Amino acid sequence: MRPGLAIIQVGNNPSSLTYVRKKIALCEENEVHHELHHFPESITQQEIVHQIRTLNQQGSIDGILVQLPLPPHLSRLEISNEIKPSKDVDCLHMANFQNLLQNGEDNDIIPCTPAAVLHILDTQEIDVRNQNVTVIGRSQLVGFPLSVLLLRRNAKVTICHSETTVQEHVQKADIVISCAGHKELVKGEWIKNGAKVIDVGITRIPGTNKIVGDIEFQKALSKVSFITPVPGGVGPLTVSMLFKNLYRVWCRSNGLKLNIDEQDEELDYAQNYQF
Ligand SMILES: Nc1nc(=O)c2c([nH]1)NC[C@@H]1CN(c3ccc(C(=O)N[C@@H](CCC(=O)O)C(=O)O)cc3)C=[N+]21
Repeated sequence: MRPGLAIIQVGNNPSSLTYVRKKIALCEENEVHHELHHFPESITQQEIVHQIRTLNQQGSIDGILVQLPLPPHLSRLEISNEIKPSKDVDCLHMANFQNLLQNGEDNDIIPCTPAAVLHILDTQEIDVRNQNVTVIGRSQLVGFPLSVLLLRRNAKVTICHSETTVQEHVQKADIVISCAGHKELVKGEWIKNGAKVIDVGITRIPGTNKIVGDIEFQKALSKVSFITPVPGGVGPLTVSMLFKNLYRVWCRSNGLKLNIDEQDEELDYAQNYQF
């Protein structure tokens, strides 16, 4: 049976509309069974929970993804914990998140964006061991788990957030990973010569369909030895990682042994990024 992905989307956040469209396009390209459950902003907590419980029971669905952010009247925590852990392709469920903290990269599922960043570090042969790595942002889906994974790779991790001054921590960083979603928060002149920079942030410019990252890209170019662009950097790779996770949970639910080579081939399909 084909892998099946269910996406739950609430409201019409313009970014979510774009991301969901991309995920569905990739499902179609790769012949992945998919269902989009798109609800109006007014949906109640109970209705979402009911939908998740139905999907938890549904044999044709291997992975369930709740597109974030959710409107403020819904409890993300409670909703996340309704997802059957074996179908949780984003590592949102408390039990999966706890396992991630315990097992690091040996965990079954690594959330998609941190997995994309680790993939970039690996393919670019960037060794974080004993390096000053400054992570900007501490979200549950990105900054926080990523920082833990880097720590387990023996990086010296500094986590910046809304209550931190960023400049001094960027200045000392060998590697900067910015996941804030604040347009050009990191000034090119702050970056150490030869540093490596991964830009995870995405900000939409109102009234256009343009997006920009957290880093002053043009100014950073003369300083860095490596930088990922926005668009065309971490974003598309995040979607590839979703499919990697879906493939994993599908193998597990069908009692198949995971074939990593095959998995990497699957991933090649989806890789439309270029640095
Ligand atoms: N439960 C959940 N899981 C997620 O994985 C998740 C989420 N919620 N909420 C939002 C973030 C963000 N995210 C992206 C997906 C694709 C691009 C992507 O394809 N970006 C393109 C262009 C996109 C555009 O044109 O807007 C690029 O950067 O080049 C970016 C970001 C997944 N997220």
